[in-house]
Amino acid sequence: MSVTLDVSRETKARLEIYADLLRKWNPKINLVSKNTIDDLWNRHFVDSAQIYSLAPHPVKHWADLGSGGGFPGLVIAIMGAERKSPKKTTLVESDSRKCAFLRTVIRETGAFATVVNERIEVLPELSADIISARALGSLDLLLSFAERHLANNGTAIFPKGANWEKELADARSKWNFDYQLAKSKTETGPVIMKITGVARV
Ligand SMILES: C[S@@+](CC[C@H](N)C(=O)[O-])C[C@H]1O[C@@H](n2cnc3c(N)ncnc32)[C@H](O)[C@@H]1O
Repeated sequence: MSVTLDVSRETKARLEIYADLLRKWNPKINLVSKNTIDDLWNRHFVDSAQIYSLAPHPVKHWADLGSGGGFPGLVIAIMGAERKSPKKTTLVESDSRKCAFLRTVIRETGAFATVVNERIEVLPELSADIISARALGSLDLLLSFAERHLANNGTAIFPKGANWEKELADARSKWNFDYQLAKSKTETGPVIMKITGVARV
């Protein structure tokens, strides 16, 4: 499935600089699975862009947890420059080599994002309006991060794989929250969960 992105020429050019850097760095620090390199655009860029589209814009502060090679957070920061939403993006990543990569892309593209080389659990509360996290952990774990780092009335956006129904049932026994589901545009089976009102049961 190939999906085109509705972004300006400038944004597309920045995303292409990002993709070139990713191809260059990936063999050394494994930012994304090498099986996905031939389909980089769909598997990572379009996949991240759909998360951007689901947010209630305008967004002041967007925090992406466990950013790795920058998905979805760095794509969101680059797309956001056009609409000034989010105004501020924070990328949290514990691996310092991946942080060096993220900072290089930020410098080369002029993206407006801050990299925090720290573990999510020990970070002071971020009070973000949106929290995203892709491929970071179970919904239960992600909700504990959301509880800590979301501002009041904030929204968490989590893409989830084919096992999402079981994760949802497990999380329901520990957490109260409201959610909406969107189907992934890039794969059949996965969904994107949009979650508000996170509180422990
Ligand atoms: C499987 S990768 C996913 C990366 C990216 N979100 C993606 O979808 O391509 C998970 C990333 O989260 C980082 N990570 C895992 N646990 C973390 C924690 N507790 N605090 C900060 N970063 C963490 C890892 O270093 C890794 O880069």
